Amino acid sequence: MAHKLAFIGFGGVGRGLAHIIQDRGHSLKETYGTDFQIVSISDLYKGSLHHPDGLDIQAVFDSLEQDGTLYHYPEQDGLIRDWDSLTTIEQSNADTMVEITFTDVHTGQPAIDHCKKAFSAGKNAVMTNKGPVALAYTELNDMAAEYNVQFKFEGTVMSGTPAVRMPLTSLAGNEISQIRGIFNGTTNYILSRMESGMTLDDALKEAQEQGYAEADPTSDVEGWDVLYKVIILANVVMNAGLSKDDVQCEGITTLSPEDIQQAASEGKKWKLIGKIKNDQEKVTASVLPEKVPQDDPLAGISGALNAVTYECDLSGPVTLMGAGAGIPETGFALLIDLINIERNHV
Ligand SMILES: NC(=O)C1=CN([C@@H]2O[C@H](COP(=O)(O)OP(=O)(O)OC[C@H]3O[C@@H](n4cnc5c(N)ncnc54)[C@H](OP(=O)(O)O)[C@@H]3O)[C@@H](O)[C@H]2O)C=CC1
Ligand SMILES: N[C@@H](CC=O)C(=O)O
Repeated sequence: MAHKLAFIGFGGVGRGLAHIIQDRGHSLKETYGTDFQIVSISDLYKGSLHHPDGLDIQAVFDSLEQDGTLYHYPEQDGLIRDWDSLTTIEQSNADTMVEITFTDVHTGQPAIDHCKKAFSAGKNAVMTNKGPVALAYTELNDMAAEYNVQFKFEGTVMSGTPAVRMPLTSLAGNEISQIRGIFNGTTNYILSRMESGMTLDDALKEAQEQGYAEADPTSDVEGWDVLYKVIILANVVMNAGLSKDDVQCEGITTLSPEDIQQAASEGKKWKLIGKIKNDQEKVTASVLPEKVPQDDPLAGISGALNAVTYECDLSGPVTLMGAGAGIPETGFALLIDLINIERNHV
């Protein structure tokens, strides 16, 4: 039976997942027995579509090609247009809501309400939107359990690189005393480009063109995106119960081209580092630019790559490196959550 999906938001990441389902649907079915079908798309500007038997993904892309909206999708029996997000979540026959609207760094809304609506309607929720997980993890996790549905969010930290699932599964049984890493593709890309003499603004434009940046890139450059990711890791992996105000946060806007060149002349690199420490008594966290020496493993992480080291008592330190942002990479993060729902895995 098809696993039906409702997309809430249809920007870069949503289109990335739609392309994967279109291109790989057949092989996913053959290899894993999973048959993902998009029945609903609801987007603020582009409009909304719902068909209980599934939307034609190519016709969706053809419509977007015409003028960036879904209004040119062909009429057919049973097609419903213009449901808003909450109506879509409630009325759609989807099994799973895919929450891929903007991350709101102040309230996490309306995505938190989208999750609550999905759970109370008996639907799973998968997302790359960091707001609900950073600001309402415990409440939403409890609610998902109460309604016997799944709540998955691998792509909220390091896009398609398994920074959340790996410590929960492959590193289970260790005591993790520290998590330290580079968690934002946009700022790491900017810092790398500034090392070659580019200005912050020009480098940010390039990062936006690649689809790495947040809709409001202030979140990236002021460190708020990393703040959210640090809270997610602290609360999901270390069960720390941290909130925004518990974390010292500074971005990269205070770094001048001279600072970058000065660090280079000392054989060092500026990196925006997220750090979580568990000293048994309490968990503390910070997001700060650090001038790291060449022999720090994080010094070699360039462009939109990210990396994280988990300090584990039994296995020793384990470092994971991979994409921190990007459209196919983040689309993949949603896919692996969906595959794990089908397999009934974490
Ligand atoms: N891009 C990346 O590399 C990564 C992104 N993320 C996260 O994934 C999410 C999606 O990212 P991305 O696709 O790049 O972002 P985009 O800005 O490209 O897309 C977001 C989409 O959500 C739509 N939207 C916003 N609010 C609503 C709403 N209330 N109801 C319906 N639709 C809404 C927007 O509508 P419109 O613009 O049409 O008005 C837009 O199409 C974000 O939360 C981001 O933080 C996480 C990891 C990596
Ligand atoms: N804007 C973010 C996207 C992924 O979370 C980044 O650049 O890392």
